[in-house]
Amino acid sequence: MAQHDVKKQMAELREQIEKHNYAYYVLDQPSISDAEYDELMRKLMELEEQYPQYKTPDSPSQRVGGAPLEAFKKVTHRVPMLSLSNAFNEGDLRDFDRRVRQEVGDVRYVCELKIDGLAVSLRYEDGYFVQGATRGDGTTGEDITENLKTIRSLPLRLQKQVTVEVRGEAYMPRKSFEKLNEQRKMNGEELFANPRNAAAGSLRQLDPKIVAARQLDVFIYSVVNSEEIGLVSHSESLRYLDELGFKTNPTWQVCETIDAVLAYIEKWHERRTSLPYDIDGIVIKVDAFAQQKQLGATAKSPRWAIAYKFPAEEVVTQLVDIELSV
Ligand SMILES: CC(C)(CNC(=O)c1ccc(Oc2ccccc2)cc1)c1ccc2c(N)nc(N)nc2n1
Repeated sequence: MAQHDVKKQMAELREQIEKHNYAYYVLDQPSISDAEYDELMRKLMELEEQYPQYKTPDSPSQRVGGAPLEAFKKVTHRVPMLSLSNAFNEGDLRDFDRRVRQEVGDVRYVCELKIDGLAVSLRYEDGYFVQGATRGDGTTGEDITENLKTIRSLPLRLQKQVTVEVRGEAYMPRKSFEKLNEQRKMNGEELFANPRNAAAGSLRQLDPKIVAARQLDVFIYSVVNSEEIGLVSHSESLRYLDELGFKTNPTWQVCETIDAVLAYIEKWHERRTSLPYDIDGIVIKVDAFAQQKQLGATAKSPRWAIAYKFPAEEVVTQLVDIELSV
């Protein structure tokens, strides 16, 4: 087959595979059978073997490429990864709302689930995934690019050729956590206490092949250089993330009043056990970037956002679980 046609055929295979990846891992709507998917992957990898000059960094074959690392490189975040201050009850939330309104007047909030995973920062250049890092101390994190590439819902190439830095939460779905602990129990290995620890432990693995087997996932929740891109609000940046092909959490909601925020919290506190992943609270953010700027940030956390933490589960139920499981 002529060289030109091979290059074209490989580009088409990459396109098709990533389209099916998106449908399966981002939209949760499989578009072909596993057998057909595997056949496309086999064909692409065969052609990449024969014509390595046509292999590209965004090829799905590169997701589990890397050899085990000796150690993780350090990464300095150009924009610090801040943490959220906490609210534990309705009074804390009303105090937050009162302070915000005193400073910026009428305000709209965006409420989001607080996924119980670990914060990651992802950099893309001209639409290509170039680097991923942990939060670390907020200024310096660890380069876990190779490990993040194994997360199927993380796009290796965006739908637009933009240079963007995004933040999100890597996590382990509860089903994957239960399966992993069953395997570890069979192998007489120490069990992970919860999905958050399992996700953190998995992303700290130096061998990407082990990470790939852990079935991690990620929700993206903010664009760091949003104003540079011309976005004016947090809700607009969430829609922009969807357009780029990221997996965002679809439960976010604009709330015009703190009572609407409290209703959202009540709703998701009740529904949390029906979610396929753990959440440890709700994040409330001022929507308009102009108002976020007015409120600013302390060295540690933004003054325009707060995390409402769900009360810890009654210990009694957990003890019963442990007694039953031994
Ligand atoms: C709001 C922010 C703290 C991210 N934002 C930032 O990290 C951040 C960082 C510098 C910013 O601006 C600065 C730029 C330069 C210097 C100082 C601040 C603004 C936001 C955050 C943290 C954790 C979250 C979580 N677990 N779940 C959801 N759903 N959202 C979350 N959002």
